[in-house]
Amino acid sequence: MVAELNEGTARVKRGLAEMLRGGVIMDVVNAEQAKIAEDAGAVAVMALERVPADIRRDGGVARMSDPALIREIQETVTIPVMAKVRIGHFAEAQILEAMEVDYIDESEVLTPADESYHVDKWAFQVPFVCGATNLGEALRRIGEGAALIRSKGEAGTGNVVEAVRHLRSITSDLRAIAAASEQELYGWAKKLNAPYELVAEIHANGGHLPVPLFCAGGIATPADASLVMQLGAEANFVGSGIFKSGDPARRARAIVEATTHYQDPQTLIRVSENLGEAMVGIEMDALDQHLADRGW
Ligand SMILES: O=C(CO)[C@H](O)[C@H](O)COP(=O)(O)O
Repeated sequence: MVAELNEGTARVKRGLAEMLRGGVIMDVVNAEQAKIAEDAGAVAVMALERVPADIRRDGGVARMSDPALIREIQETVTIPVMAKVRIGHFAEAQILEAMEVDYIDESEVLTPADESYHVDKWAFQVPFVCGATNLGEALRRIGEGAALIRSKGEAGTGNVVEAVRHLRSITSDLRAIAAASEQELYGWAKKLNAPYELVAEIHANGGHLPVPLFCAGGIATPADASLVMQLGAEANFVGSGIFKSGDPARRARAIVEATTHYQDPQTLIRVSENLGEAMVGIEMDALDQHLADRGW
């Protein structure tokens, strides 16, 4: 009975994620930015107090946003509103569910609250998105009830290299599982430290993750958006790359168009022209802290 209920709820939650396919979800820190995102064609906004670049710069403990800020953003836009909780912080998630946010992001961008357990996402009606650096991590989150996976990348750097690494890792293992024999699936489950049933489901459905796979962390240009879509992402999360650039409204529109028409170089040329200053990025070697290492 519980399994049937979980299966029914999972279908509804994953359906919501599927509606965001092909789009851009933008981090916004106030109502004005939320409006810029909506006007630019974002499919959803992520309400948070500081974009990842500022969280990284300022340090300190990063927590769930002030409910008043989230409510103001909910009242400003008609597109879905997501908000973040700390890894394992189910009390923050209960607050966001009661506020009727459309999606909860259990995010490594915030300071983790629990070093052993992620949130039991089956306990919630609201769908969750979680980050992953590899397929094992993605399947562990799906096993806990996540309805959407985003590759983590390295948020707040304006550097797409980690997003590319994580996406390539996930998609190459998906392809290998599709090609594996049924016997080898047990070995894959062991290697990935992931539920066998999910590995078998990937094999049975030709190498697709059981939930949509989006990309996050470090996307700063229209070409970055196209690159990760061509590598298998089905939608993009973008924060710092837009609101730490010289002309956020224009760059937001360009990244939306680039995500939609990611295979059309003519569109990519047009939207990349005269975009103003891009966010100043950070090399991975210069980082004190890798946010993607949070979670397991
Ligand atoms: O969903 C997210 C993480 O929880 C962020 O939206 C995403 O990582 C943004 O990263 P960046 O600021 O580098 O664009």
